[in-house]
Amino acid sequence: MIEPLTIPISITWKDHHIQLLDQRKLPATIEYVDLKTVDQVFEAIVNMTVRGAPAIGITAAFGLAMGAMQSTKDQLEEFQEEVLAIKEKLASSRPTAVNLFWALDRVSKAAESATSVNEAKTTLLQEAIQLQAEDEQMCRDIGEYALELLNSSEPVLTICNAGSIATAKYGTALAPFHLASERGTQFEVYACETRPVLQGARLTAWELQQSGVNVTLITDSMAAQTIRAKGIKAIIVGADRIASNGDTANKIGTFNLAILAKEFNIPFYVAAPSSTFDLTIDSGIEIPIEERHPDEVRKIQGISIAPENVPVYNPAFDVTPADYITAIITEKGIIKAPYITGINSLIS
Ligand SMILES: CSC[C@@H](O)[C@@H](O)C(=O)COP(=O)(O)O
Repeated sequence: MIEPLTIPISITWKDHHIQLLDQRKLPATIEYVDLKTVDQVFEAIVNMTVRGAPAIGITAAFGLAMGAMQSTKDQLEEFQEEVLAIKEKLASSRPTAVNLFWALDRVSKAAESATSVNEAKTTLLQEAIQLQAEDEQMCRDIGEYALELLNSSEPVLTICNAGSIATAKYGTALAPFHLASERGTQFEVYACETRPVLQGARLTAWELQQSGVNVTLITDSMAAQTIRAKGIKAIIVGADRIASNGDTANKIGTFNLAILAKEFNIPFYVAAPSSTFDLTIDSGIEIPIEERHPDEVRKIQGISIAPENVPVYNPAFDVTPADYITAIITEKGIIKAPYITGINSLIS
């Protein structure tokens, strides 16, 4: 029997404001925060109350619509200037995940041809609601394609949280596990803890347990030993931005896993919706890599684990060159090398 996925929804539009599942508090507490101003939306993306490329995009889309609805301008031109300023503010929250810019562009473009302020406000909100609904469907479709490549009797490794709470629902890299679970089949999944912010330990381990998936947590440095000792047969990860040539930015540590996959001769899959492709850039060199606060490395959950002022390098993402990627799984189908050709025909 098919049991629908029971993971909490991370982003909910509540008529006039946004409600977010507070991902910073998981797994200890399931708590929601209400965002009623554009500044609060900006902060929630920066401080990772909401995180994960598609979820950031959806939140920003609702943030733009909410800010526009709160506008008191009655002249269309002045209103549009205000919308542009809100868009620029939200776009400056995090630099790497292209879904943020894609979502803001899509929602603002939809309202460009509006002939009145009221029509523009309605269109902005409708587009944000539509974008969220489409993301859920895209994630389901990604999950179905991923199930064509993965075998539920073989252990799989993942990093970070490319799961339901990082999207509208189901996730990207975790979608096949949730779909299989709904159908009564449990995958065996190894989750890297994903230092420094621990999305793997706090979010993926929790999310997969909620869904009944057979998940085991490891620290990031245990990946090679786990692949050998536990017979990992595939690695699957999400993405924050994929360049035209297939180079893929994802959570820091992803490239390490791709190198291991090559060494152990196992497939390395990237799962992402078309909103994660950036066809304006040729290769991964052009992807901006976010560097976050040093205290994320000096501390774990607020507790110091290093000298207070030790210098830190804290890139939040790395770029895996396309040659290391066995296939990119999208909602439109599975893309294999040569990526330029596949991406152009399927995504653009
Ligand atoms: C479906 S989420 C895909 C990616 O956004 C995910 O793998 C990731 O790297 C998230 O990074 P985060 O810094 O937690 O936003």
